[in-house]
Amino acid sequence: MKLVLATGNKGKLREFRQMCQDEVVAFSDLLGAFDIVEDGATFAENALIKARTIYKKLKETYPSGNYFVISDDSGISLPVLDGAPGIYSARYAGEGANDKDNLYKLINAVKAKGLKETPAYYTAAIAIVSQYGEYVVHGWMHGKVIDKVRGDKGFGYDPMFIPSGFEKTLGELDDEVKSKISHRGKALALAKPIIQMLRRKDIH
Ligand SMILES: O=c1nc[nH]c2c1ncn2[C@H]1C[C@H](O)[C@@H](COP(=O)(O)OP(=O)(O)OP(=O)(O)O)O1
Ligand SMILES: [Mg+2]
Repeated sequence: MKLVLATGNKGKLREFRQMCQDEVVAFSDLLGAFDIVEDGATFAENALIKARTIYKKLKETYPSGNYFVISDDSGISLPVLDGAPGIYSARYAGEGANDKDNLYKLINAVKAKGLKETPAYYTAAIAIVSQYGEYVVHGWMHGKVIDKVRGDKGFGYDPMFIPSGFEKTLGELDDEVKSKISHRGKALALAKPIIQMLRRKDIH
């Protein structure tokens, strides 16, 4: 059974590949790249929208293929901004905004509050869609954001985010360290037994 990842985000793909023993295929390798409208009201809804869209397209394109689809919808929330950017993290600086645009918009929003740092947390919802059903799990990572960029590892808002218990930003920490503590790593730890269960069902 093929594990297909319903994401166009290279940083997520890199982290999933590092965290999964199984081979992970990017949906674009099977279907070509395209955008999915993420108009859900929650991380969970958006994760399901992405996984269902790719599952449906795969069924149409490869009717006899054996696969299940995993998606990730995630974002960063600042209590001082009433939870923004939250589910809008990818388009915080507008439709078509890139990681850098969003990062600097958030730095400016922190500065505009007269703050040098402020609590923040990441949320990830991982959805699994398969012939045996649909599942959603969540993970969180708490910490703080600072008013500047430090390091160039990770992706997205990582260069301004310092996880609780650390002095460095995720821009300065390796993927292996991030995966052990991250929202995505925690959600994937919950998804793994579901993936194993689906594989067992598939054999029997
Ligand atoms: O670990 C992370 N480290 C840094 N930034 C992160 C992380 N996790 C989510 N983020 C930010 C990036 C993006 O601004 C938004 C996710 O938006 P989200 O729609 O889930 O992903 P996306 O559009 O980049 O790829 P896709 O929807 O194809 O999976 O939150
Ligand atoms: Mg997206």
